[in-house]
Amino acid sequence: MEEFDFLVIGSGSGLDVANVAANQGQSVAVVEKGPLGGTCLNRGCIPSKLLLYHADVLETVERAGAFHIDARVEDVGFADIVREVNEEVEADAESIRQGLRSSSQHSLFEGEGRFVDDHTVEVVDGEDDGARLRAETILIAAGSRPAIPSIDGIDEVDYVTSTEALQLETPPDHLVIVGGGYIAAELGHFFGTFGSDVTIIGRRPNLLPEADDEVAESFTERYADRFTVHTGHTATAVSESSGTVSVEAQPYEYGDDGGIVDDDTSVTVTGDELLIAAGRVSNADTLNLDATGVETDEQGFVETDEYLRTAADGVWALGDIVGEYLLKHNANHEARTVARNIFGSDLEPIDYSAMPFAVFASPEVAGVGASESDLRAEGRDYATNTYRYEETARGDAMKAEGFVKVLVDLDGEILGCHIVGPDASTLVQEVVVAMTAGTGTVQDIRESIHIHPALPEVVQRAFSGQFTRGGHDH
Ligand SMILES: Cc1cc2nc3c(=O)[nH]c(=O)nc-3n(C[C@H](O)[C@H](O)[C@H](O)COP(=O)(O)OP(=O)(O)OC[C@H]3O[C@@H](n4cnc5c(N)ncnc54)[C@H](O)[C@@H]3O)c2cc1C
Repeated sequence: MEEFDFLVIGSGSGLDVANVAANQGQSVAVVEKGPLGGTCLNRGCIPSKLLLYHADVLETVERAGAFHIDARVEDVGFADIVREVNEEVEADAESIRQGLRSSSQHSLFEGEGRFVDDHTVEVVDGEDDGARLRAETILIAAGSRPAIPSIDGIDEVDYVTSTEALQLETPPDHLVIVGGGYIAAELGHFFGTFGSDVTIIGRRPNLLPEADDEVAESFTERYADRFTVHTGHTATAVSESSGTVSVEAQPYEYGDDGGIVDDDTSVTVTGDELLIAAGRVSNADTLNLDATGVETDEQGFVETDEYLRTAADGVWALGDIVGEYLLKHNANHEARTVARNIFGSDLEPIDYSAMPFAVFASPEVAGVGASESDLRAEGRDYATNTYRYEETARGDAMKAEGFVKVLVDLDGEILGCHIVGPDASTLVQEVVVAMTAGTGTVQDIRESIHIHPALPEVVQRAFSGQFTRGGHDH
């Protein structure tokens, strides 16, 4: 048995807390069963956004004609793009591994960590198989993995999840995607830009369930101009014969009383590659939590209090495995809170009030705070205003399409902001800052000087115009 002050299971954002422990002079054990750096680095944000930027470049060339510039794409080195991205990611993971192996403060244990009791973890199935580790403070940061829905025939067909999709060396001729969230939308955009026919099947009325309805609807309409979109459908059966995969999808009514609708609008889609991107499940089931006092909810996510303590004394949790927001910036935010709470003098509750998200597809989407349907469901009084990119000088220069939608309460407090259009992920950031560090009211944005004629003017104008109570149609 080896004794440590601090032990973390999972080397994604959990590593940030491990580094704080090490800086405080604690002995630190890191248990990791996969490549170092977690999902974001190895099979999530980083490779996906590196790949997607190539799609942005290609799209820019293809749009050049709209600016009277005759540009043609002569050749695309798709395999080179994928190889370069994956090599970069592998090198980064290996550099983290070497850093931990050579650190005097950290001890890296490679293999799957499983609890023996609240403060003991054994390592199995890896280089350090058989190690038994004990620590007073343990952090569970073991993340999530792709969910595989129970579709008839799914075990008999070849399919990829986002993990393998990021490594495909040629774009499929016809990619069929089951799932309508941001990972599905981004990967569809990536392969579609490089020439794949894309069909996407999503249960909800629109793609991007995380977005405000109006934004999601606009995104879905524009996505449908490029690809085949079957929203309001659920995949019920898959089969494969001689390299062709076939997906049957039934109409689906989303909501509490929802389910498969028995009418004649079912569809059958065939393609040469099937991507399952239908959400993520917690990795808590790999940890033998039954041996501990740690509790999970009915979906398998680890339960914590507002300080991110689990029900077992001295055991903390963060990131995807907690299931609050399955986003890297959330895991990083939770890591800062956990580090303060473990190593600081006072306990600080986690603050999720201004959690942004972004979808790096075309068009780009981003948002923060409540959506209009959230506010309606809460029965809250609110006012809304929208401003279009095309109505600003920079948006006009860019021949941009899209809008910024703002939701405020009747005293002008910012409740939400939702954007569809170029650079949405950058534009939303000033609203996050206003909600977090400013007064959190429309004045923060309206009265800050915005560079003219730069794109953030579209945000400022959305906050400056005449607000309409309770919403209106566009
Ligand atoms: C395709 C894709 C694109 C994404 N894009 C974005 C994006 O653009 N922006 C964004 O904010 N988020 C994005 N995400 C989400 C983001 O990757 C995750 O929210 C983030 O990585 C979660 O961090 P974490 O530290 O909680 O878990 P992880 O990074 O998943 O780390 C958990 C680690 O624990 C290890 N592990 C699991 N079980 C055990 C065990 N029993 N023993 C030992 N080790 C174990 C895993 O191998 C993993 O390395 C994306 C995800 C995917 C899949």
